[in-house]
Amino acid sequence: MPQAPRAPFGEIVQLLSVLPAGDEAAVEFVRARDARLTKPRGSLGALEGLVEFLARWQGNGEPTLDNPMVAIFAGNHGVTDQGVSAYPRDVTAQMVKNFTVGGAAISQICALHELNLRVFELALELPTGDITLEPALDDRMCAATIAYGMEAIAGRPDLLCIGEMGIGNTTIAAAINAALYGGSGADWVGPGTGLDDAGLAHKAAMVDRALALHRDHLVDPMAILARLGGREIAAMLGALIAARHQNIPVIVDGYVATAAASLAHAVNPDAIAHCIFAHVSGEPGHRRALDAMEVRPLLDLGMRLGEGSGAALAAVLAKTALHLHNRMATFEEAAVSDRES
Ligand SMILES: O=C(O)c1ccc[n+]([C@@H]2O[C@H](COP(=O)([O-])O)[C@@H](O)[C@H]2O)c1
Ligand SMILES: Cc1cc2nc[nH]c2cc1C
Repeated sequence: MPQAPRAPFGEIVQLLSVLPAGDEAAVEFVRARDARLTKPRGSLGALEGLVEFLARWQGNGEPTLDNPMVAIFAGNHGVTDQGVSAYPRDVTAQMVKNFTVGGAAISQICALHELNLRVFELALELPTGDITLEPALDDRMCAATIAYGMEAIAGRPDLLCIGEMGIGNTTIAAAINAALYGGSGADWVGPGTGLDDAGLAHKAAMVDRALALHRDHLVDPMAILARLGGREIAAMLGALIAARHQNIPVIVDGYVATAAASLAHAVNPDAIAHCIFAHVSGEPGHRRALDAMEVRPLLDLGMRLGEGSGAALAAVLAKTALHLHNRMATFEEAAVSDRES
């Protein structure tokens, strides 16, 4: 996609373009220990890859998971005026409260598995513009929201799980995907929180209306984000960029969080190398978006909740993988005979 880093996005595009590489020496260090653990080589499959992933992107042959964080970015969307969700817009703020008092699925996953949960509210009282009628955000607000998302890692997590909450945002993710990858609304919409067939057809028509309205302006990934937007999607993009520059591996949640990664990927495919895609959501467009980036999801559990729930479960697997890597005995320690060649 042609790059046109217009004024407020210049630094952001620069940060997406000049990226630190992964630490292959750290990966070799992990592999050397893995080869000595009391198991046939490779027998922990993707769990071994998770430890290598942590080492590569933390830049540490002895990776840690002492401070893993699930960050939920919450935003509201003007397009909900068009009746594109099964739930009212107020649910965004109500669920934010539920996250913090412990009643949400993500709250309990985090409590059970000792993951830090932080919620970043993005002007919930100020929904973005209705994309069927106007731009979601102006360029300056969009760039400022990306910058705000970069601050999410201020607590220096050693793993960042990215999730979101925002009634209407599966419509926004569908519009972004159509703008990035082509196709019409019907190719990218799904039931979201639970639309019936008639609701789905209407949602596709609303995406098509937005694409037609903004057609001449969807010239690069940052323009696509500003026009079709979502404050939480902008902030997730910022968090993902900052994490790369601060040696923090990222786990991306579902359909909506993946749209933020797709925007980064559209600027520079290498910009998502430090990301694992936790799962393939039940939202049908998610698999297509992952395929478009040629990335494979870790899990396929039929989940379509959002709020970081899939990413948190992937983090649980990463914690397990690292625990095994650190605590299993070597062949020597356990007096188990190693392979003959
Ligand atoms: O990320 C996903 O895979 C996903 C799939 C379906 C729904 N959601 C969540 O549901 C909300 C958006 O759904 P909707 O129907 O209001 O567009 C938002 O809060 C998302 O976190 C999330
Ligand atoms: C209740 C509810 C919880 C959610 N969590 C993430 N998105 C959500 C959407 C709804 C409607």
